[in-house]
Amino acid sequence: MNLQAQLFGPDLDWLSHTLARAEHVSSEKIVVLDDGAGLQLQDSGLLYLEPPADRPNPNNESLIVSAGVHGNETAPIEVLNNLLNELLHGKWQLACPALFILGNPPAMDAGKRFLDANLNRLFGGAHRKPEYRGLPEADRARLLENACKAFAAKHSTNLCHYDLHTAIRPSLREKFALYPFVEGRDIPDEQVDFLLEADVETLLLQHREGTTFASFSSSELGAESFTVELGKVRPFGQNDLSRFTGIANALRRRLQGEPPPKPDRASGQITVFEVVHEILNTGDSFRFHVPDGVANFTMYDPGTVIWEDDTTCYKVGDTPEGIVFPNRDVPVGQRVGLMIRPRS
Ligand SMILES: O=C(O)CCC(=O)N[C@@H](CCC(=O)O)C(=O)O
Ligand SMILES: [Zn+2]
Repeated sequence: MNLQAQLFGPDLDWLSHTLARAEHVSSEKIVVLDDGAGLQLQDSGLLYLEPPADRPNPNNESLIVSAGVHGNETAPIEVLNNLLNELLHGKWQLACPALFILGNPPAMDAGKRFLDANLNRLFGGAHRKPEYRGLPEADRARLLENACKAFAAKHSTNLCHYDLHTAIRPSLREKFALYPFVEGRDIPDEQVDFLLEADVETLLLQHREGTTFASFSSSELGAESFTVELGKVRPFGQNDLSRFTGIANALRRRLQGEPPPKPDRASGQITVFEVVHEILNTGDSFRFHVPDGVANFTMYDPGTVIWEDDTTCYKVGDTPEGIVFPNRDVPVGQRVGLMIRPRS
């Protein structure tokens, strides 16, 4: 039986297996590739990869790569699945330990952002809140946290986490990364070089800790973590994967332990924004004045009213501010958008 069949069953690859068996599966079985690398399907959409013990890890690092935390953001899922297929077919060899994650298999199967609760708001222990008790997404957040903790306990040196997404709205800056807020932490130049290598030319610095997957791995595991937005949400089969070769090539290079290429753009060439305000749905009287369909990074002049309710009116401050992730269709208490400005 070939390796793919040993891991996923006849005629299935990781993605088709995850879609077909979106419910819990787990296995202690480690499938060993011809070159000695080991793969363990720890749960549906959760794959642990370990190089042979005697192979050098030249970049001395461990990688968590996740996609499908939002089930309808399909292009990064296809990118990750294709990287795995290449590995299984011997196209390259693994040099560093890695955890590959397809975040929300039932939502992927349904073609939806989420089923009961937004998985990317349930990390950092938020899944324990009473309102989420018993929801599959809360269980999934706990399971993914535990898997990442176990991975980090075993492979703590230079742990990095790239959580790959695509955006609902068009974007004036197609690819951008969000850097979770951790007190006193600044982004290392080599991470900026990696983002540029992946064709990600815009960086957005969060202003406070959140409950996203990247925020969890950054705060609790000490990882260098990013949410990476790579384009626009499209259903399976409708992605132009030629627009995602930057991230695919950059990740493959890291997984193989190859040295970083000589950067053709210096770290200083990334455009950096900072979050100045997080817009939350405050309830019945909340009114959001950004029209549906406005592109990410659309800028507003000082004084423009962005949202208001019966007690608050948020206006753009003294310098222009932009909107990222405008989405009025979220539950009370959740994020309707981020107001951003160029880093001062
Ligand atoms: O396009 C949108 O409105 C959402 C795209 C998306 O899923 N973005 C992430 C960003 C996470 C972060 O703030 O780091 C999300 O909303 O979960
Ligand atoms: Zn997303």
